[in-house]
Amino acid sequence: MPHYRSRTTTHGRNMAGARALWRATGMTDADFNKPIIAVVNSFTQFVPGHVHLKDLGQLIAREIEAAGGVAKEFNTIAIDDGIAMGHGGMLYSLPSRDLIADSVEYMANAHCADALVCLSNCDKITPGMLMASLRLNIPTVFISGGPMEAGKILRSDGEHALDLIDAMIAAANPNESDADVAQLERSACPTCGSCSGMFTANSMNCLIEALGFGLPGNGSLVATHADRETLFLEAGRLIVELTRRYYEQDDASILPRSIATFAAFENAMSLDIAMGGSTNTVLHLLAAAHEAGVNFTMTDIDRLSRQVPNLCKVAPATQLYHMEDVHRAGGVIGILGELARAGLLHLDCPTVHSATLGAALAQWDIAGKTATSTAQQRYLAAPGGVPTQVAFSQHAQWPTLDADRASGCIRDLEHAYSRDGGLAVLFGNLAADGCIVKTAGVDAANLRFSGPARIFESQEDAVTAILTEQIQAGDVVVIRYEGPKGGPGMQEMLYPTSYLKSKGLGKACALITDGRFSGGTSGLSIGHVSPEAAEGGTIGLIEDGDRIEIDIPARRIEVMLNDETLAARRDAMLARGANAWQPQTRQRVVSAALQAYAAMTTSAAHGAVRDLSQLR
Ligand SMILES: CC[C@H](C)C(=O)C(=O)O
Ligand SMILES: [Mg+2]
Repeated sequence: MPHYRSRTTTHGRNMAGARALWRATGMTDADFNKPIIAVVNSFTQFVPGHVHLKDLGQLIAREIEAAGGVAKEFNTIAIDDGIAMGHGGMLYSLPSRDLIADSVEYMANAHCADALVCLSNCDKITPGMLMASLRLNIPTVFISGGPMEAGKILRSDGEHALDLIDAMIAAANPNESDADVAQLERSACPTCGSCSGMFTANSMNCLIEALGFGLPGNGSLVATHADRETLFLEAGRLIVELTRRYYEQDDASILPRSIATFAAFENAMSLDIAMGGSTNTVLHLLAAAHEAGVNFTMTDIDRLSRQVPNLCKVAPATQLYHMEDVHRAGGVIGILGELARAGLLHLDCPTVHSATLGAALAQWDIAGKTATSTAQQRYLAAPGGVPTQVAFSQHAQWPTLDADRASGCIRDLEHAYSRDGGLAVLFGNLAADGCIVKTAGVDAANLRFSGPARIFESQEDAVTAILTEQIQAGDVVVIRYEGPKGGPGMQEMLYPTSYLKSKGLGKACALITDGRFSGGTSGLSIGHVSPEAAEGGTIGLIEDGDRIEIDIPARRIEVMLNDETLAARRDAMLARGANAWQPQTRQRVVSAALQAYAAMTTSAAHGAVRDLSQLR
């Protein structure tokens, strides 16, 4: 029978000092025999996905206490990628994931917490907390802050939904007036919550449901809806139940590593491919699997990408649907239900809320035959259409659910948007360890593409070239030395991909990088090239004018140079000595904090996880 970790500091004469300090936090004699559950909040006023969380940690805490636990809340940092990008701030985004994971480990182990409730939302916070929960392997439940409502704008042909990406693209389009851009800016992000498309934050919060750590609706029920409060209260009660099952009934089946098995990672990746999720999920699932000790790799992702169809299109892959529409169609469970009916899901995986995923589908899949009335009710939660930063502040309901699997938001296998999933892994001499493209956002005419390389050794140089019209239709823009180590920090390239669209080149050019893309990117944008240039990858040897060939159906990406030429270029690079595998002209100040990150990180094909062997 496992001992409560918290007993280390709450029991024994030698811990009188610790108990004195616990008492000063408000604990009483009775509390010292209860589980101590960490409420890991990520409130901040810097991020709309977190601005409404300030008091929600205490909402969960009161529910934990009512269920017989002791709740102790602490906060992690939270970076807003959309504010951090387009300047040096984006260097900090991916490194913040590992900082969040470490900070949860530090707090949970320093104070011997027995369990976690992770209150996350935006891009790096959910993966950082997921990594920590798998590293610590103590009972954990996730609850996210919830998606933002889609923006709405009235045009001559009626009302249109919009989001952050629309404002970014319009701003760089010289044909858009300042007034039009200002109107989009004021309409694109109407409420608290994570940006309303299938961007990274929503992708990860959906994957949390598929992995089995979040309650039904976690990824799709908008932040403003009153029904979301139910999820928070349920999370508070559930974590006490799980904690007792483990420490008092020796039930290890509810531990994170018992839930996040190889099969669960396959389920999560299948969901991501089916819904055209952000490519960042690949990076974060690889990192989470690493923490869990699960051998889940790019090869597994490649295999799944060839099996799983695209069953749900959401912005930016379409402007017809945002997260609120996915919810109306049954949310993550709705997509998982179609994967299950297609025989593409492991139904025996345990979850924190149901004995198996199959049992959860039986109860919550609105397209199934046994969905409960609670499920039907939960997925009717709709956007309120009123700008607000207040959680649970509206009660709007859709008139009906969208259970139309033939032409609605979520499709069944027979009516899939495409038989090929929304993601592909490419290999070739340009990416020996692989690279990623979100095919859900690639125009059918561009599935095969070739053209001359245009080399840039920083995101900002590429942006300048695009905006000053130095890039022509047919070019392959290559941005290198922007990987985890080379950037450092593996910047998201949303600005260059958006500006290609602004210049009318979104379907006429390709963009390849050892950096990554935000979930807002679509088009022929290929990222995560591994090994990255800073680790000696071939992307570091390409020169302007080299012909690049991309063949998504064949899963190939090649620079059309023979082995002798590549070998000669590699020799010339090595002859640079200490200057080898470094950008030659870039002027970038990299802080000591980021240099420390660069010294330990690895390429995207490994999830950009820390590898201390590099320091020995
Ligand atoms: C819209 C872009 C979003 C802010 C992001 O950074 C992501 O999805 O990764
Ligand atoms: Mg992002």
